[in-house]
Amino acid sequence: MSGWRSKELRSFRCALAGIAGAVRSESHVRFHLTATIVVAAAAVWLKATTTDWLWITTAVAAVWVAELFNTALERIVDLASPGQHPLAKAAKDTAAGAVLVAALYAAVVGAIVLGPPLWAAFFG
Ligand SMILES: Nc1ncnc2c1ncn2[C@@H]1O[C@H](COP(=O)(O)OP(=O)(O)OP(=O)(O)O)[C@@H](O)[C@H]1O
Repeated sequence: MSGWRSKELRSFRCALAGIAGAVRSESHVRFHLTATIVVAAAAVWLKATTTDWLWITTAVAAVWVAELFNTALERIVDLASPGQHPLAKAAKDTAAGAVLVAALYAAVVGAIVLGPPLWAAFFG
């Protein structure tokens, strides 16, 4: 394998290891993994359209990106500031706020895209 390819492969493996590590160590990330599987299963069951899938995958990706950055930031803060510090608190709370914004966006997208067909499937 050429040097370029093996370097790319190593970077890809490191990225996957980062995601796997976050899933193993963070209960919030495991909750997002479960939610992702449930939402994907519901979208398949409800025969979501291409546009529906675009909204759903955008919302799911937003939550994952925010949560993974939040996890990375928590680790950097713990490394840089093992003791209590107001700036460490502000950094962690702000990153947690980013996850909250992404999660609220995902909830709104889920309610708009999957809400009506779910309602019809159960009560229609
Ligand atoms: N070094 C610190 N200095 C001051 N406050 C901190 C510090 N570390 C954490 N905190 C406060 O405690 C809260 C919880 O921190 P913690 O590191 O347990 O993160 P978390 O959001 O509970 O994530 P997780 O449980 O996934 O590690 C932070 O949001 C912050 O308000």
